[in-house]
Amino acid sequence: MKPQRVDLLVHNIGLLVTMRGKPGPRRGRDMSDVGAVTGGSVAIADGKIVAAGPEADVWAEIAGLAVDRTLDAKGRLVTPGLVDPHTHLVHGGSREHELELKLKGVPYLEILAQGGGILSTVRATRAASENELYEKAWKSLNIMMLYGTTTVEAKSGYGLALEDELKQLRVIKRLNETHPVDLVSTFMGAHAVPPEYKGRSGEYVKLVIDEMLPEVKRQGLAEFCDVFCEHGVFTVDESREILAAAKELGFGLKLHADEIEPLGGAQLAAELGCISAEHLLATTDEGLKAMSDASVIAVCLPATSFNLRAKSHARARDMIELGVPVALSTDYNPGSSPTESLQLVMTLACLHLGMTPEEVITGMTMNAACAIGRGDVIGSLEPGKQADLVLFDATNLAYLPYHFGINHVDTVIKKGRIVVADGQLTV
Ligand SMILES: N=CN[C@@H](CCC(=O)O)C(=O)O
Ligand SMILES: [Zn+2]
Repeated sequence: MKPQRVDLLVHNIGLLVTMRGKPGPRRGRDMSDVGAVTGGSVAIADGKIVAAGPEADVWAEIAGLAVDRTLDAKGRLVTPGLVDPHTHLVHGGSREHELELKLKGVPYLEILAQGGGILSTVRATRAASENELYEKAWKSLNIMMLYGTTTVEAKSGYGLALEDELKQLRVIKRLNETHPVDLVSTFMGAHAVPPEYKGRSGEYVKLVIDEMLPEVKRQGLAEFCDVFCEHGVFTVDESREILAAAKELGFGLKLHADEIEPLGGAQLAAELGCISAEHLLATTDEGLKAMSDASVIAVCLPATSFNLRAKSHARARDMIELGVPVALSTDYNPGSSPTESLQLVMTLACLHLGMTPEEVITGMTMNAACAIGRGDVIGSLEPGKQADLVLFDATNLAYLPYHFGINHVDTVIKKGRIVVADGQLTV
């Protein structure tokens, strides 16, 4: 139904990246088609897009409607709000004390095996109160929003005991209810084997399946279930068991797959019909083909491979060539990727993954939205979609990854409301 008035008209946009096109994740050459319009406008009413496109077309579309407020974009670049589809947002503490070990060359999985890494954050998260976790994550969400992110997926997985997992998930729910950024919640009780189950991973898997998953479902605290399938963490068989149980309960599925060892996580994600598989640094050609055939979205995390000083990075070019839809994310967490900035990820995706600026923006908007089941609501600027958009102090897409390490955001609009103006929070 056509609205009676326009709440906000953003005009004088230098380059408008609409991402309009076929619904669903973009693959292959389609990842380069960002629906760019020079000299555009966006009309917004009731938090949704009324029209987005060339200025004259938008004016024609809203002819006769009263316009409450206008915003002069002053020739800036406008894109859909950025979507971060893989984060470990809610956690206690930080891990800068592990930097020295890392510099000495101690591998990530070795630090974990010694009781550090993820397990160090488990101790800090268990010790933190719900309010402490909420306040810490709130600050990170503010940073994300200042950097142009308007929707974030957030995982549990630093509790590794029913009550502590529920505590993290309740924080995610409360943040979603109170912060302007939208959150999508994932249960990741199988992120590591907790110390009290050391050497008894089978029993812990049973606990996840018999107690945690049903209770998380009963309380409606998560939409997706994720597992860290990795050498020394959860095997392919254990991951299959957990995800099959989650599927049975109606969770959407995700998998941390082939991050360090090529265990066959990508094939498992394809077999189970996961919406996405994450990391994929070590995935084989067979794994990528299986993902392509099963339309599993690859969520690449170049800030993680950068920060872990990985010798190689996810093969985004091969993925695109093989028709795997690629999304990009910060993987924000206190260990392998302590950054909230998707703009840093833009630079790393270009330089380390060989993606073009157009593929990168597709990976952080439409494909990222699809990776968290929100492709019909966000990810593009098309009539009827949520009015989440970012005005960058830039005139073209390539400028963002090119001029790296700083924040280019001028304005962020979330559900039609200006939440960042002149690079500052307004809420
Ligand atoms: N690799 C597994 N899990 C996280 C890291 C968690 C951590 O180190 O605290 C990741 O996706 O990178
Ligand atoms: Zn992760």
